[in-house]
Amino acid sequence: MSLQNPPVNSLSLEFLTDICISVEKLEMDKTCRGLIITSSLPKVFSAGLDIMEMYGKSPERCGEFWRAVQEMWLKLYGSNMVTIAAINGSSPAGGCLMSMTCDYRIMADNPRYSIGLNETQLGIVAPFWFKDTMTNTVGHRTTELSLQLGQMYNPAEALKIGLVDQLVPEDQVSHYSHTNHDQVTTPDRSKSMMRKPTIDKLTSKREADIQNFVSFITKDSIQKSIGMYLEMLKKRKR
Ligand SMILES: CCCCCCCCCCCC/C=C/CC(=O)SCCNC(=O)CCNC(=O)[C@H](O)C(C)(C)COP(=O)(O)OP(=O)(O)OC[C@H]1O[C@@H](n2cnc3c(N)ncnc32)[C@H](O)[C@@H]1OP(=O)(O)O
Repeated sequence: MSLQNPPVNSLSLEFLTDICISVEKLEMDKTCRGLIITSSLPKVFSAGLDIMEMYGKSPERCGEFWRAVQEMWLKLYGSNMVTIAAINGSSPAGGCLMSMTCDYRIMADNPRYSIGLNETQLGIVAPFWFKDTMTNTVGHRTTELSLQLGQMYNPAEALKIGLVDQLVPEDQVSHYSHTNHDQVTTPDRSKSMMRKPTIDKLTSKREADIQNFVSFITKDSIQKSIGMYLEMLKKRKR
């Protein structure tokens, strides 16, 4: 599955819906045992959630958006396929979350790229299931430090903390993700045994999580932080 939503593969409601439909189709295809997620765009795996979906939108629309984010996570984290993230560019926040849902992460060894949960930098708090996914990937203490600082990691740092499993030359990410994943076997009961408690936690709190998100994101102070962050993103470009 090659992500293609220019300019930066931000996860809008529409794009999330497309991703969910694609994953569902592959999941039902009995001939398909594995899924490699990568990006068709240069330099960016995914810029994470589309910030415009969280800025100036109605509570109803925000709720619909959040349900789609949850659905993407539930489908990928609970997938019965072998899943590999071929991270061929930067992958902040929701992009990092998406790659952490996979069984194995291969990243391009380019120091200009970064990956991590940077929500704190936007003045927002990473939801509990983002935190749980990271804890399951890199452990409690690293997650605590990482979330408090909104830390982004270059590929070498990400490998060191176990956020990615393998670094490869940039032009070989696709090759390695198709051929070099001996470490990942066909998902069996162990995958669901390890992930089920985390999945059940969100499933049982899904509606409350949507309500929390909507009331948090529509607060004036949070809208102001997001607006300032958007300005910063645009200025940084000039
Ligand atoms: C205590 C109470 C608890 C209650 C709990 C409730 C829970 C609520 C919590 C809410 C949590 C919400 C979770 C959010 C997770 C996210 O994913 S937020 C998104 C975070 N993403 C980012 O910060 C990425 C920002 N982007 C970048 O760093 C860079 O763009 C890039 C490294 C990805 C790519 O760089 P480059 O190639 O140089 O492109 P740019 O010129 O920067 O960007 C091009 C273009 O795209 C726009 N853009 C970039 N990212 C996004 C995005 N995520 N969404 C929308 N748009 C984006 C950027 O502004 C440029 O636009 P223009 O061309 O200037 O118009």
